[in-house]
Amino acid sequence: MTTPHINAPRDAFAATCLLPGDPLRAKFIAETFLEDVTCVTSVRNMLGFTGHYKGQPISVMGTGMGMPSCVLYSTELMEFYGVQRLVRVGSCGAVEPSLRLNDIVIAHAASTDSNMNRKHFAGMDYSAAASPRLLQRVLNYVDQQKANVAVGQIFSTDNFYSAPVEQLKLLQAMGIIAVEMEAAGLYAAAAKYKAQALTVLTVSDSLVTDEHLDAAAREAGFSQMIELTLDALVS
Ligand SMILES: O=P(O)(O)O[C@H]1O[C@H](CO)[C@@H](O)[C@H]1O
Ligand SMILES: O=c1cc[nH]c(=O)[nH]1
Repeated sequence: MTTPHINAPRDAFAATCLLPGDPLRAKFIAETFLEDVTCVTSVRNMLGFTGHYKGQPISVMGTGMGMPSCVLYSTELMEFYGVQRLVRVGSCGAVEPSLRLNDIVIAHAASTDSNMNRKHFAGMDYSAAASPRLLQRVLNYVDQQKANVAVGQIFSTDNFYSAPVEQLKLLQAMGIIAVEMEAAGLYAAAAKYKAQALTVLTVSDSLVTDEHLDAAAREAGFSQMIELTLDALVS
């Protein structure tokens, strides 16, 4: 069986799947961290892989950028491939002034300027939150390792280029620590399928200081976040 966007056999994915936005980050993760890896899908070059990490089956698949793309792939993974734990491993822009490039952020909840979740919730505002058990598992591991991780609310935007100074001040005033483009949609989609979802991010840009990592670093420079996430998932 295949779907319109995934050309993998039905049993091709593990129950746990990492979801980077960048399909080349998915390839990097598969080649760097997984053993016995197979590329299971490549429709539109949205690469997906399944292998093992420390003996446990794990998949990793790109989602593309933005909620429509991320929700499309995560829906097919849950509905047709039985994926039950979806962990976005993405990049983000720092809103919280104390965050530095390459810092790790875990999103316990995601506000959004997107209308997507309202469409699935009769026009009401859905509270897009990480799965408590998955969040707890990863935070327990983070605490155990004494890893330097910021946990907070993020903002999932439809518009990468929509950060005027007034909006930055508003986000800061509301306690939001970082901006990205998928988590709010992923959290709502996972809730619909009774799956678990979490978002772990690495700061690639600072909206405060105007510092930026380059594309190569965003593709293959997030090893600390990936390793921490994988270790937490198999712990
Ligand atoms: O690096 P990824 O995981 O794609 O995440 C972030 O980067 C993209 C924008 O450059 C958006 O998808 C945003 O959420
Ligand atoms: O959505 C994003 C992702 C990375 N950096 C940003 O500034 N925004």
